[in-house]
Amino acid sequence: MALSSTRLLVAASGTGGHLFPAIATAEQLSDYQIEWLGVPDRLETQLVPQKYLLHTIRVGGFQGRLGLGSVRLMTQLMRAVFQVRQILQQGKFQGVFTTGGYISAPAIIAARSLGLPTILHESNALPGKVTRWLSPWCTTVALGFDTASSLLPRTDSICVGTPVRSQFLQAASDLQELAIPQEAPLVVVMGGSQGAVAVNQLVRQAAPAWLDAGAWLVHLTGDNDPEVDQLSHPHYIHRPFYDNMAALLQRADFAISRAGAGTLTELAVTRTPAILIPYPFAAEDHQTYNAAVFAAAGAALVSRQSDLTVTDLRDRVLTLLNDRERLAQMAQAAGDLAITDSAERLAKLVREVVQIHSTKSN
Ligand SMILES: CC(=O)N[C@H]1[C@@H](OP(=O)(O)OP(=O)(O)OC[C@H]2O[C@@H](n3ccc(=O)[nH]c3=O)[C@H](O)[C@@H]2O)O[C@H](CO)[C@@H](O)[C@@H]1O
Repeated sequence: MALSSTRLLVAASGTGGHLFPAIATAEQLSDYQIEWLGVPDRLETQLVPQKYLLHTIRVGGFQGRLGLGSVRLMTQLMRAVFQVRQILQQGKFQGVFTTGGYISAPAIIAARSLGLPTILHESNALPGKVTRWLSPWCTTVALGFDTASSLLPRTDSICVGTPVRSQFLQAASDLQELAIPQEAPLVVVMGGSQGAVAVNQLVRQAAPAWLDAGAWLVHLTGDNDPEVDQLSHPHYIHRPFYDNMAALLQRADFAISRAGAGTLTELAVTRTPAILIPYPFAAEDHQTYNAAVFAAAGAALVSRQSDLTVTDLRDRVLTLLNDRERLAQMAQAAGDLAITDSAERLAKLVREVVQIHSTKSN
């Protein structure tokens, strides 16, 4: 495809949940000249530089209380806005696309101050603080979950779903490297892009009963778990992180997972039923709101971490492993939540907004 002269700054940083949807959207804009805005020490420094020029700035988040810390953050934010303005002006960018989180605050403010259009994508059912505060300053707000629109009353928003990596939209590649027998039931345990130590501990205690019943377990532990080697069984595979998630989730009979928006979108696209354990310390408990959408649709069972005992988890999984009909219904319900062309829809929105703005300003 011929390269257009349109220059877009993508502001996405931190976790897989913010980066993967932004990368999937950027891939749909392959004719655009895209550069990236992130912070120096997060996942974007591993994922982005192979494809896009990465600009980094320092920016943090408000935890709600006013005090010396927030004065420091305000100063940092003002410095960050100044830096982003410079990047936008020097790079002659025509618009900003952001997936929320801390990095989006200076990006939205700087773009607005220069009269540039901003497209914000919010993947969570409970929009984050930056989205709630700054969405009226964006040209368009795109949502992963329709339910979020009622929480953004001053904003024109449109639900487009959340983009998934292109691997999820291709025919499943095989999982031969994991050597799981074809007929064996497979449970995948995942804790978001960083892993979930508390879930890992519960799972390691409950898992022997599932493994002895013939199930296989792929456990994505994250790289902060000091006890990863405590469980060993011929059917038990653990990895700190796994790349081929599309094939793994397509093969899985069900997943035990946190309830980040990225993971939930992938579970829907791969029609994977789940037991969801929302991360209890997520900002404003937003994972509970995400999980509630899946529970209401019949696609997942939800347990609060504080209420979930090893025995509950063990029995819940054993029951599901023996109830193929229930799993099939849940898989269908998960699939009904999927918006598979989300990246295309979002990229189209970006094009429309940038185009309208360029026409107006010419
Ligand atoms: C702890 C926290 O606050 N997490 C938030 C963070 O996402 P966070 O990155 O923690 O979680 P998400 O579920 O959104 O995304 C995880 C991503 O990592 C991928 N993955 C995971 C493990 C692995 O081994 N390999 C792999 O590729 C998953 O397939 C998924 O694409 O931002 C999301 C979007 O705002 C929020 O909904 C989450 O609540």
